[in-house]
Amino acid sequence: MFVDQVKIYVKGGDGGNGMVAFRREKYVPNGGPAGGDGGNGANVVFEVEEGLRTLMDFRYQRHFKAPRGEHGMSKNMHGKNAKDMIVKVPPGTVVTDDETGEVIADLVEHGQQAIIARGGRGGRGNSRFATPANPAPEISENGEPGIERNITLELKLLADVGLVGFPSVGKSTLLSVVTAAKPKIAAYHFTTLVPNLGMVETEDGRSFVMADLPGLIEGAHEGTGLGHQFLRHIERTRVIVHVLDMSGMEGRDPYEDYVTINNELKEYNLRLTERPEIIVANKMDMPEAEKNLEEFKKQIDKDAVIFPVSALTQSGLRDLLFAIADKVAETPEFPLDHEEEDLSVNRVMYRHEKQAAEFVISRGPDGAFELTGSKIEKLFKMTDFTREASIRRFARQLRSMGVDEALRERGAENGDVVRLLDYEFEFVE
Ligand SMILES: Nc1nc2c(ncn2[C@@H]2O[C@H](COP(=O)(O)OP(=O)(O)OP(=O)(O)O)[C@@H](O)[C@H]2O)c(=O)[nH]1
Repeated sequence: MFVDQVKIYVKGGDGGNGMVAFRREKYVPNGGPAGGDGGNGANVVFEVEEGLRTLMDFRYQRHFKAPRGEHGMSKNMHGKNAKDMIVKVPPGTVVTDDETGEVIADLVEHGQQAIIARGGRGGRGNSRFATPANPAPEISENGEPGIERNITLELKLLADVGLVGFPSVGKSTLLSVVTAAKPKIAAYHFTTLVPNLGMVETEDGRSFVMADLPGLIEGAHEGTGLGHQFLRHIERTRVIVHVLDMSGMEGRDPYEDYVTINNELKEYNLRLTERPEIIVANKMDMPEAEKNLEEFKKQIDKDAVIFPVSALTQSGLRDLLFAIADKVAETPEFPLDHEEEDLSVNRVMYRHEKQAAEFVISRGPDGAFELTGSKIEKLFKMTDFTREASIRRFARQLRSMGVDEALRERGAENGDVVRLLDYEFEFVE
């Protein structure tokens, strides 16, 4: 199977920070707490867009950071939640977490969505920390950080466009020049893996997959030597591009060639002849080509769409590609014979975010105790270190998680340095 693959980075938006504020009303000297909560950060959401055929767009943008929630405000006004960031992906995109190797989503049908990186919730304002014992708390939380992850997108490529034609008419040459879109960013795992399949990108940014279907003429309909995968390519093909050699070299007649190949297609599978067809009159740079093309036009159906080109000098290709892209866009998919079977495995999977250790203690090169772990780091990021009360709350949280206990067991003593992200504090027994 030919696979288009790209690695990207996604990050959900951080929650907005909660606010510390108090009511200020006339004649009320000590108004109660009035700091609003922060809004939730946006999720990064992938959505299937059936018009997309490849992962080509991800070559240009590989970082997706969703916006953060609005901060809480005074007078108990909550910050607004940020709107989800919607990223369009082609049908058939499988998303894997690089760290765990786990499949996060398998996106198939148009409009289907999956949350790929959750936004953080908004931090609570001080109103929410009021208790009878502490009616005017100076505590608020910062927003929860959004989930960030490095992921791989994979798309199994099936050809939208199939090139047919006699040997030596220039199919491979044509394919190689139109798929010349060499990756502009080296890290993009561009997969023109096999010489007879490639992605084509038109100047106006549309893309489709084009395959040379060489085996067709050599008794393909008898099923000799063609793998199942290859047959799928043919059947999926939405547009047939019929390449003809207009040079008339080797005594061949373009019209005869055309009829022969069409008969082959019919014999292989009648459904193939239902596909829209574009005729490419190739090798127009050759001396006899113009004359042969005129002859050919007299013989063929008047409605036939013919594009005179030269794969060699690369003339006429731009218009040809636009025409193919239009046809691909306007032609519905042809269901595969074994579609049902394939669909049964194609469902979206939502997995729980992994439950990592709450905290881990290690020793730095200078002997300091270092705390790491997703839960403890999240608590840290949600603490407003400009306020004593918030810092004390953080210390209480660490104690209740058992961090103090664990540090003591690891031999921490009064005055030892404990480090957490970019923050250092002294251990106090
Ligand atoms: N003059 C001229 N020669 C061309 C053109 N396109 C292809 N050729 C030549 O025609 C020959 C056959 O081209 P290929 O691209 O290998 O043809 P093919 O249809 O892929 O042939 P198979 O691989 O046998 O199926 C090569 O020598 C090409 O250089 C063209 O536009 N003009």
